[in-house]
Amino acid sequence: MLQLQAIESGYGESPVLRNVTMRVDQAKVVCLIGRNGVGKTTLMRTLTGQLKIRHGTMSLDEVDVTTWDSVHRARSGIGYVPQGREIFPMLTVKENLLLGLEPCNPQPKAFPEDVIELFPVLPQMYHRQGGDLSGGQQQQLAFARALASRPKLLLLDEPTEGIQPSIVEEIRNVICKIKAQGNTSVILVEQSIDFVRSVADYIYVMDKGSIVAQGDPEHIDIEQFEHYLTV
Ligand SMILES: Nc1ncnc2c1ncn2[C@@H]1O[C@H](COP(=O)(O)OP(=O)(O)OP(=O)(O)O)[C@@H](O)[C@H]1O
Repeated sequence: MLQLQAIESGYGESPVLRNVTMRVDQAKVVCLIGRNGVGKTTLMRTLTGQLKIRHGTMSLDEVDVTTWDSVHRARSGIGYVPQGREIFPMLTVKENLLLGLEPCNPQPKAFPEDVIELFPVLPQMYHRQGGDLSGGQQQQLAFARALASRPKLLLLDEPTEGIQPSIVEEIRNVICKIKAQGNTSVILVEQSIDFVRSVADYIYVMDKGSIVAQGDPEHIDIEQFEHYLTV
């Protein structure tokens, strides 16, 4: 459903991503791993349209979206949970959630029940300010907000970073449920090899802005992959 062909992008003059070619199939979970600073978040920002694709092509469901801006990418079905979550701290949980409906056309009047059921902790907190939630609760809020528009492709940038184990487990369960529903593909940036192994259908390893290894979790040499995660 997603095809990237020889992508280059970056900030200012200097390219960060070089010759990135990737594929994500329908309803699959693809994990992107690599040590800090290799370009994983830059790839997420390039997929959302926040950064321009300087060379190469990107297609979503066979449609060439290479030159589309972030608004059109979101409307075309790309959802994003950024690293750091980007919850609006002064808005309530409910207001934060409703912002997730922005890409929908027409706009639904209420937040989708089936999405909120995936995160039972949130309805109890509807009237609290986003900034008052714990890191784990904010992560669940950001996740639910991104699912509100029913994305075809969901980008998760290190959703388990700094999160307590019980909430990591909930996040894992939600990813598995999304996968089982069969409507949404996921690109997951993740540092924990154990987490990756438990959810991934396919793994890409990034180093210095390029894809340096790839494979499905059953057949890869995990030690070789771990080598790319050690500093
Ligand atoms: N806003 C920016 N302006 C200029 N350079 C940036 C910017 N954001 C990131 N970079 C640089 O781009 C390179 C890739 O950074 P990126 O955040 O994509 O890596 P990452 O693999 O996601 O790392 P991490 O796991 O630490 O988030 C780094 O050299 C970083 O310093």
